[in-house]
Amino acid sequence: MEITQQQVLQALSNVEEPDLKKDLVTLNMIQDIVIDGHKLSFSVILTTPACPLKALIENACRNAIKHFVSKDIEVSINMTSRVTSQRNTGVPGVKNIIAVASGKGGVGKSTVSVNLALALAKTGAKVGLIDADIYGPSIPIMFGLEGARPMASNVDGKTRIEPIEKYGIKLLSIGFFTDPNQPVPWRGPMVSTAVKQLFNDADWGELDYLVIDLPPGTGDIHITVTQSFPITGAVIVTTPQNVALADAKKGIGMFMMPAINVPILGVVENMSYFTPAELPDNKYYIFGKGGGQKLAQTLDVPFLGEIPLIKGISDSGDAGKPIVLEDEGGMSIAFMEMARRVAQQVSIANAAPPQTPPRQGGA
Ligand SMILES: Nc1ncnc2c1ncn2[C@@H]1O[C@H](COP(=O)(O)OP(=O)(O)OP(=O)(O)O)[C@@H](O)[C@H]1O
Repeated sequence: MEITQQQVLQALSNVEEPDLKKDLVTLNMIQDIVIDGHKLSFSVILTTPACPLKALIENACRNAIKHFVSKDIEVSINMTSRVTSQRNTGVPGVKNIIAVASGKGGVGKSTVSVNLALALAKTGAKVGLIDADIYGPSIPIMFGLEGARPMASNVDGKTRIEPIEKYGIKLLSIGFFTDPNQPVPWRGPMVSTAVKQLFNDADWGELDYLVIDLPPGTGDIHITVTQSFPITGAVIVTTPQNVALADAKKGIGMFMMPAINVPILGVVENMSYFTPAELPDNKYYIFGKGGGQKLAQTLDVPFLGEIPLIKGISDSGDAGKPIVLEDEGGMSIAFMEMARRVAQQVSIANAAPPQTPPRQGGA
């Protein structure tokens, strides 16, 4: 008996996207159905190439076809993606802005930002990175780009800064425009103008995710960025010590304030445990255990993962080649998993009804 497109869609309407809590057909995620005798092929359009549930969804589709259509059908599924976006980010071509923040300095916010951006790119997403840490821009060092100066180009009669491309992502740092040996006495309005220029005056092209490394704490730059650009969500980085957790709580509180109202994508606990290179399976919780997870639970926000304290993470950042560029295994696993969870939370935030009318971007 010849199978029909209708039967296939009917079968797949029994498969729920676990995060978005709706079936794949309602979500318009099934496309390109081709039926050729006993062969069936179709595409599943996920909301991110970094989807941690890719294998699970593919399996559920196969089972649904076998169960509801026929056991004997040969099924070929093309798992692909189109990153979703809910708001107009105010930056042309940019679908989602992810802010990375911390309550305290030195907890590894830049390390997390850089490895998050590179991990998302590794899954196939188009990614940009802005280093808005005006007081200690570290991204030029972490990418081996000290002394680099972005070029200017002319786009539609306007002068644009060309982000520097390295390791498959586009990046701009406030550090590209300052002399590292000259302390710059930034005043509030200067800071705001400089940071806005990194968004507005750059030719970012098409991006799925633009990751922003914010300065530690809560200050002018946070206000400027959150008021000027509708942020998809914020990732809060902490370490396990009580002092860091208390400051992370304040950081989360700032994003949740009604006037700011940026969704919290979750908490990342960095330096969670020490693992010596010669004993890779041993974990020593030297700063305490489970604090980040508890904080996430208390504030009812997702926990995005634990990143170990490993000398290689620090060495690779200093050497200008972040750890996530290493092989799939070993030390980059924790960052890859964290990035998948962040992408998952972005997709969930994009599927939720908007909390506030989109703010005007940019000017
Ligand atoms: N998981 C880790 N394992 C080992 N070293 C780490 C880890 N995370 C960060 N570091 C190191 O700790 C130092 C501070 O990290 P980083 O610059 O990312 O912190 P930060 O929170 O952005 O700091 P700041 O607030 O000063 O901008 C760096 O030398 C970095 O290499």
